[in-house]
Amino acid sequence: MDTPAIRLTGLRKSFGNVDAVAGVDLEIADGEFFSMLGPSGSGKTTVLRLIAGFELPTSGVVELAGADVTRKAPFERDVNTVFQDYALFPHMSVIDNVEYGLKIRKVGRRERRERAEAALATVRLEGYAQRKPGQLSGGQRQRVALARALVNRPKVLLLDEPLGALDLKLREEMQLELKHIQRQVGITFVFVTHDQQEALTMSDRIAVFNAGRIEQVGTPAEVYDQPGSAFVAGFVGTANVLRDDAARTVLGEDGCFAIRPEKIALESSPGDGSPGDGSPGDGSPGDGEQGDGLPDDGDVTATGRVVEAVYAGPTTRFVVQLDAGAQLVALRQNLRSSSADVQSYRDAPVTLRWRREHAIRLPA
Ligand SMILES: Nc1ncnc2c1ncn2[C@@H]1O[C@H](COP(=O)(O)OP(=O)(O)OP(=O)(O)O)[C@@H](O)[C@H]1O
Repeated sequence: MDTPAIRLTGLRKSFGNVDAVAGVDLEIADGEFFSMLGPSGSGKTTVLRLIAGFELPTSGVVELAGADVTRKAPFERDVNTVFQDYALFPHMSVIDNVEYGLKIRKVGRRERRERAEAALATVRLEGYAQRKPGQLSGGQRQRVALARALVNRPKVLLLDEPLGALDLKLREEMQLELKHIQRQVGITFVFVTHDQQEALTMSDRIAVFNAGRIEQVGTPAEVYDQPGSAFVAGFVGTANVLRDDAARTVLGEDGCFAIRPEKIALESSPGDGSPGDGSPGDGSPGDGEQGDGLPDDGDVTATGRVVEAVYAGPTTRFVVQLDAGAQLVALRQNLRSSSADVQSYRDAPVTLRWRREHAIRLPA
């Protein structure tokens, strides 16, 4: 990596006896969309505040573009922060809100206006310059907050759960838009979220936080397909974790393994009263919705009974009690079946099948 936009070395922050950040080493490249993902209280916001300079670390070093800024005040750092609550001035118009930072920095009136208008165009709010924040929707307010940060042309933009206050639909729209804007402006984005789907959708790389430490850093595909720990496997997406006796009986191997529900095909056990007649399109397992094209060689199979079948529109989630003891969750795409088919699976005997390499070995 060239000189990283951000380098954190041995970063620690304690509040009394709480170790909010318990030793973080991290490099974020210039122009990256980098997400910090983790459960509530895992230290993500504190790391962001340490980068911004709102907190001083108990120990460790914060570097921006190769310069040690650990002891520098927030305004001496080339970063801007966008908060979840937007922090807009309610009595000021949209354009005045966006210009505010430039005014403080004594940028001339004309340049101020030009840059603020350009920033509003970037977030697609050209027609809203004279409105007050109270006359905007949540998503529009979020965009004003973004424009207000972008207008300063910072090297790094820190975003603390910026979409947290939006409803799901708007949130998904803004995810795509934020990613688009980041590509367009080429600024390094550091994005804090506890929403794994959001992190997977938007990021070049993700750091998964747990109890003040980073458990894993990687691209979305790396973190999802090769989780480095049971925690990561369980937090990023859903995972079946098999360990000890369960791993031995089901997989015939010692150790700890994760299998993603969507990697498990569900097939009916023939001639035992299982649902569907196996004819194509009846929605029954084995009708090719999942699992066809899988060679039998190298597959692992396990028999059991469906204890729960939950129809969720595009997918159905099955919980299967294996004869060998463990429970596994399998996720099926509803290519042809409907909710009516799903009912017939309750308590039905089934065979689960997955490729051996989809049981990912985790560190013990
Ligand atoms: N100013 C503070 N004083 C005392 N404890 C704090 C302070 N700020 C954070 N903490 C504690 O540090 C830990 C990490 O908090 P932090 O806000 O960084 O977590 P987070 O991962 O961002 O969580 P969330 O997703 O809920 O915002 C928590 O246990 C929190 O209670």
